[in-house]
Amino acid sequence: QQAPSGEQVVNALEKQNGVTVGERRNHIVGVCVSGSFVGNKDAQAYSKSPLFSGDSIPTVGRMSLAGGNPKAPDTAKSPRGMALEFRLPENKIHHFTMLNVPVFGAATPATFYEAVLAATPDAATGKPDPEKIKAFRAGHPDVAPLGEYMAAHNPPASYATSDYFGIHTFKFTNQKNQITLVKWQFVPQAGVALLTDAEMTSKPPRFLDEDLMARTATGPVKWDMMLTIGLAGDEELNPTVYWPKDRKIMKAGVLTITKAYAQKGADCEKINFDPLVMSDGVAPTADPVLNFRSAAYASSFARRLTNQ
Ligand code: HEM
Repeated sequence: QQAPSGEQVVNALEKQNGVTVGERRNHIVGVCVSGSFVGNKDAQAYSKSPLFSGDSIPTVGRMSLAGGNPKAPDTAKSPRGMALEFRLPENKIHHFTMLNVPVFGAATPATFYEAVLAATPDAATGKPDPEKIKAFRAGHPDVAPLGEYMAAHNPPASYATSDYFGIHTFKFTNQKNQITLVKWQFVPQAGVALLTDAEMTSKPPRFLDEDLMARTATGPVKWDMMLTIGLAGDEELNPTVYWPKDRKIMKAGVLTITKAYAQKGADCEKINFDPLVMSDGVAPTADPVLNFRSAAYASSFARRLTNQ
């Protein structure tokens, strides 16, 4: 399988979903949020990043529906996104761009690309060809772990009642230059609540943004950042693989969202939440999906900024 370019993947997303001028080619539906993050100093044992200084870090973010279809309903059985930009001292920034699923649906950019091609509506019928989708799945066993997770979990009842996962493995470096493999997850203090099967059909097509605006109007919405400490040899290249369940988990901080507001013209709209934007003390692994994301996001960002 030859790796596609970022431009090719964004072209394919445009073919699948059409183009909405000035908007994201993936995760098109979303809402801005702002608040702060306070890291747990105990995490400094693993990372020298200013994220874990213990000081309050101003944070701008965006909650979203996966996919490039502007009409996809808030009940769609697709992942939800949480993108965060931490505004660190000395004008440094750090991004976490996460989904509400623990594994990704592709071990390589090629699988993602072929998934988009297979799901693209056929010119004759206006619908994706089920045979193509079947053939794609049969040829790409790496889509199965996410498929199984999605089949077992309805979408969240609220952005505030969902957990969000970093999915990829990252490398933390501490002051002594010791490197540790980690994964992280944001766990809602409100508890996880998913839509019931009945709500999946009874809910209006848009409720997630208003729900978060209403919740934050009455008080802050919080998540605990939980850090999983890996061991040498734990999977670091393939984001479709779960780590063993017995790894040490520690609380690495608290995210507090105090405001949710429409994205049009607001601060989160013009941010490219490139997941490779990181502070010293956190680094990417060689996971090909993680590294590919930068090129795809840059292509989508360039198009929407230039009113394409
Ligand atoms: C080959 C894999 C992937 C491709 C090609 C891809 C592509 C994209 C693109 C083109 C955007 C829109 C960027 C923009 O216009 O600013 C986007 C947004 C997003 N992606 Fe990915 N993505 C991939 C994997 C992932 C993974 C593994 C995660 C989570 C761990 C993720 C989470 C998100 C989120 C949360 C957003 C919305 C960011 C925002 O609100 O601006 N994506 N993706």
